[in-house]
Amino acid sequence: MTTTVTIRGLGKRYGSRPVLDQLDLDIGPGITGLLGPNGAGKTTLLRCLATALAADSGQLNILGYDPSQAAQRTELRRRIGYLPQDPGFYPNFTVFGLLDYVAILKELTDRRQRHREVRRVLDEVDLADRARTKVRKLSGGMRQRLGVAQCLLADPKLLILDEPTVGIDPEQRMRFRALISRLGEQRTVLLSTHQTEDVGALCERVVVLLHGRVVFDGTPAGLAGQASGQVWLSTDPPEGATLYWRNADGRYRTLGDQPDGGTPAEPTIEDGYLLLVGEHRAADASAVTR
Ligand SMILES: Nc1ncnc2c1ncn2[C@@H]1O[C@H](COP(=O)(O)OP(=O)(O)OP(=O)(O)O)[C@@H](O)[C@H]1O
Repeated sequence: MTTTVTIRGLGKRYGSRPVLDQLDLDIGPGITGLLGPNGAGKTTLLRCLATALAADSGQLNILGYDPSQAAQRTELRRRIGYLPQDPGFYPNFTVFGLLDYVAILKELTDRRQRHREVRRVLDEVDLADRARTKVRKLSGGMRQRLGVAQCLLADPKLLILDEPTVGIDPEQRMRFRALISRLGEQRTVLLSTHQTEDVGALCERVVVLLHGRVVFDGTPAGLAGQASGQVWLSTDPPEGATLYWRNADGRYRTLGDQPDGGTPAEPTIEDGYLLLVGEHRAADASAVTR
């Protein structure tokens, strides 16, 4: 695999609490999904990669640059696109004005070239007809596409997207998926999300983070496979099970041991993820009580 990002022994603490714990990971071209429960360290990892946060320990190599070196960090910032979880765009800017402003920050100094670049990214995310609209008047989905547009200025080869599909409706999500999958054909895209459907639809690889460590690294089908032989449907509620819920059809879906009257069901990515995280949490709890 060609490697865009190499992470070795990455550590980050807030106070005495480790948030990234000796993390090792290589990321190559295409779309990699990053899953993990709240507080797993996803945003912290993405911020370290986007050079918005310095790690406490370990080494990073991103597009051939070492972000711990000031001069290389500056070069790197010209070459990555980052969509933070909450970009906080200025609401009174127009779409064009905001992108022009970000392009200035990205040191596109020639006005004519810069405007051409702004128009190019607007076309790319299908927002050209909103160029004069104020940011505050955009829908959630349009705002997310604006977020991607600012990432694309100066054509970076690495895109870091932190929960880009939060709060958008199904139609916009489809549109957004089409955009991301197109972008992933030519670049390395690292995408943090809580949406296992997005992972299934977009990612050729998925990494699951828990307590700042990688607990799964493989294909979405491989993550679903973690639940193979452990997903059951039954008409009665399962006795003694901890991971189960009632489906819209009234049947119970149970993860784990076969309940009375349970028939096997095809595992989904969400099943695999829930079981994996549940097993790691149970192992951590028994290690603490031992
Ligand atoms: N600046 C900070 N100061 C102190 N603690 C922080 C800071 N930023 C994050 N944390 C803590 O570090 C842990 C990891 O946070 P992080 O935002 O990286 O997780 P996450 O996996 O992105 O979670 P979510 O899915 O909720 O966005 C959390 O417990 C969070 O409260």
